[in-house]
Amino acid sequence: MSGSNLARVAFNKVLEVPANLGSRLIAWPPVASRAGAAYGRAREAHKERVPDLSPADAAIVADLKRTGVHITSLDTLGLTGSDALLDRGRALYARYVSDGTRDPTRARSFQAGAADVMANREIFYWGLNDRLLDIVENYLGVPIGYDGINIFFTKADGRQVAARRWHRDVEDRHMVKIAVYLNDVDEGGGPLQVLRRKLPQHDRTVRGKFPILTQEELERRLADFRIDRDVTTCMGKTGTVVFADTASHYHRGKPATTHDRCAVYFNYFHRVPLRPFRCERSTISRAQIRELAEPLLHRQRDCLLWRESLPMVARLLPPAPVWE
Ligand SMILES: O=C(O)CCC(=O)C(=O)O
Ligand SMILES: [Fe+2]
Repeated sequence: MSGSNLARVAFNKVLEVPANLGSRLIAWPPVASRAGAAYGRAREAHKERVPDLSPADAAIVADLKRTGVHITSLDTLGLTGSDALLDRGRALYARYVSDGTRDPTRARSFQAGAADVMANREIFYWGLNDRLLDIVENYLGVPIGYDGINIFFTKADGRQVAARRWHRDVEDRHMVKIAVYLNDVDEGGGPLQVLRRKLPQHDRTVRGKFPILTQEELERRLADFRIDRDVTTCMGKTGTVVFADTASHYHRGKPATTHDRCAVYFNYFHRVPLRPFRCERSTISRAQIRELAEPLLHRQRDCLLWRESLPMVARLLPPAPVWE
């Protein structure tokens, strides 16, 4: 590891201290039970308000409940703005590929920075499509928040690091992430993989965190592990769309070995998420979020400005840094 990398890691570790504290606090039984009761009340109060779905969209929710994942495509969904999403996304991807030959930081996996997200806001806005919000709200059963996007560029270097290890997302109890592939993704192209089974004691956090596991460690914990039965490997052509509950299911981006991958992840959770200090992962600032919210209708604004629904005390801790 180079000196500047070491310094960055050390700096991020310091910035992560408040979020680590928050995670431990939320795991403390008196706090956990109060948060759990408030969540139960929110679900109860929202029961009669969840939007109706078409049979096709209801099938997505049913799959999410059954296996934690549903695979479809932009064509099948037929949402407005999908052409713009693909055009903008593919153009970014092409630029990253050509940058990679000159700029060493672009020669490995990374995610798009705030400038690229803001310059391609059509991608960001796609995630606020009413039908997507309906699907997510139905599945989560509570008012929802939209935490924006991550545009991941994954290098085919076979490395089992970051989100390419098995993990659970920790923003909330349940989440929906919608992944859209911007290139064809096969077995060696870094597909999203979602574990159908629960790990023994999967609900148990260690110092407020769920263990992060390599493939080997996962297999050691699941003695009779069988990849075909236990894991959904989400492969597909450009424009494949994956809905997954990445908070209640272990998952990873399988390390890419044969092809680089570019994918956009759209992120949703309860408007009052369990760990707000683990949210805001989309690289853009709060000021930029307000700018994006400006022209929106009520529902979309409320989803995007979810932090305004947080109780005061939950707004105090600064969010953990975005590592990659
Ligand atoms: O890159 C991937 O496919 C995994 C991403 C992931 O785990 C996440 O965004 O939570
Ligand atoms: Fe994840």
